[in-house]
Amino acid sequence: MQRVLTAVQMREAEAAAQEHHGMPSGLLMENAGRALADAARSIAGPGGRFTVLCGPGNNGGDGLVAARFLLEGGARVVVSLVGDTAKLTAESKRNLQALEGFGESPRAFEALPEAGAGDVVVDALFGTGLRRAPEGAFADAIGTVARWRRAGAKVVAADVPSGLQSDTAEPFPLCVEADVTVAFGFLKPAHELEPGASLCGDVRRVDIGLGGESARAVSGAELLRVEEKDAREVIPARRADTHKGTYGHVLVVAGSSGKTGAAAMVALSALRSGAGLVTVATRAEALPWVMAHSPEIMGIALPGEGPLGKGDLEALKGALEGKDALVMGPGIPRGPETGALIGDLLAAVDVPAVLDADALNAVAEDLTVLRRAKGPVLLTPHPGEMARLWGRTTKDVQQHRVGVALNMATSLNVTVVLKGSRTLIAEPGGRVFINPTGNAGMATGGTGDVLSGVCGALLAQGIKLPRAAWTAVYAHGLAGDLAAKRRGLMGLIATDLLEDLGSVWVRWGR
Ligand SMILES: NC(=O)C1=CN([C@@H]2O[C@H](COP(=O)(O)OP(=O)(O)OC[C@H]3O[C@@H](n4cnc5c(N)ncnc54)[C@H](O)[C@@H]3O)[C@@H](O)[C@H]2O)[C@@H](O)CC1
Ligand SMILES: [K+]
Repeated sequence: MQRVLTAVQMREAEAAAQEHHGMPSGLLMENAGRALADAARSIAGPGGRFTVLCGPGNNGGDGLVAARFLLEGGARVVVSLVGDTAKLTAESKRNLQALEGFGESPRAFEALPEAGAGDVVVDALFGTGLRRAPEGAFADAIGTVARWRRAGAKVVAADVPSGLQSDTAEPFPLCVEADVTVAFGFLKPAHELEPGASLCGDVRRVDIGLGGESARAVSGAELLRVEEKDAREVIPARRADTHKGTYGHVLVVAGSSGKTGAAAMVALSALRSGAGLVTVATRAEALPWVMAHSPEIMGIALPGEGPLGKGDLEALKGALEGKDALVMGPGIPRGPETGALIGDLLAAVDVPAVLDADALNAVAEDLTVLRRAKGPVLLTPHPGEMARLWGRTTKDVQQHRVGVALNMATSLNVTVVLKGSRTLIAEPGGRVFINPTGNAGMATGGTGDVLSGVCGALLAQGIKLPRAAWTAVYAHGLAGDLAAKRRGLMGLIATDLLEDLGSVWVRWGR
């Protein structure tokens, strides 16, 4: 699993590299600048010119080193130092002298030649040290970079595009849009989370000498990027001497008249994700329609009618007997008592439970019902549902995705999957995982139902939270990526994922 570090953690990693390996910071900068020059060369057109824009901090120092390597390679290079040169860091000053030794002095920004097709702009204005919105000369420089890019120049950003906040992935109104971003040592949230990730272009992480040892010295809340190898290791291979009872029985409480497809998609997705048996519990009028989707689905009719409420408690407790996981929510008839019913049910049984869709909207009215849960609980909100759970707007949720998911997970002692581009998985112990798979084609009705089915199936097979959650999210996104290859982003629909989940398991040797 790859670690994703905040600016403070990056400084800790640097200090640890000095302590453990005696790595001088000048050498880290030398390595960073050299990698930056390599990346710039890789996207330049034949005979193109390199325009290197350097800010006052160490990010600017990386730019000065890159300029020196480009010059040494015989390229045409122009350099500008933006802002107050008296504020240069000691390391940057040394590199400025070295650059001048190679015969190149920084020019006034206004004196730089225009850049266009074939040229490369190296953005080394700000990195992890950006503190506020760029103004004045910096704002002009960022605006000019955008103009040059429109004219055909390529932009390579040192560490983080300038104007993008490294820890939150939020851009200030003026922010560089890069074609390539060279991430030094570790990925940062800005590379992994939206909207930052889109502004980074192609992210290339490079080793600069921070070392694995120093990474272990890093403290604080950590973000981890899930990789395919992490996910595939979680699911055990199926042995020959097993039967359907080995792989767990999922109870799906979902569906209602007009929303029977939601229940069927959860059930089929659980079946396609290795669950031994799947039973859907739903109102009598909806049940035949759910079951008609597929002969593998079993059903239990919930007596009574209308919204789910306290009167359904005994029937649901009965339905949960002998089950290994519960998925509740997609398409359920919700009423004033549904939240209390969910609280009572979770307090009465200890099977792992996935709450999705209208189950989330129901508990949003009183989140404390979740504190009574006996078994492990997984919440899978999309940003709109999270906004209801948190009592804020969807925009607020999207601006603070890491904080919101983490806060909900730690305060309620549940695992939270916050869906959206780069789905986040937050665990009660305080770790946050970032999922890299999935695509915009999955923004279509029913893909969430498929995800909750995968989660339920992995839980029923005995995989614990949060591993079951991030494995399910990774596999679901990968299925979406495979489906998009067949159907296109526009043509993809949720049931395509059911087919492509199979391809994921085949890829993983399962
Ligand atoms: N941590 C590490 O291990 C390494 C860091 N390196 C580089 O160092 C960078 C971080 O360096 P710094 O901490 O010096 O930070 P930056 O170079 O990102 O910028 C900080 C400087 O800009 C000023 N500043 C911040 N926001 C401003 C604004 N809106 N307007 C005007 N001035 C503003 C600050 O006062 C400070 O002088 C990394 O992104 C990376 O590029 C590399 O040299 C290699 C090693
Ligand atoms: K930068």
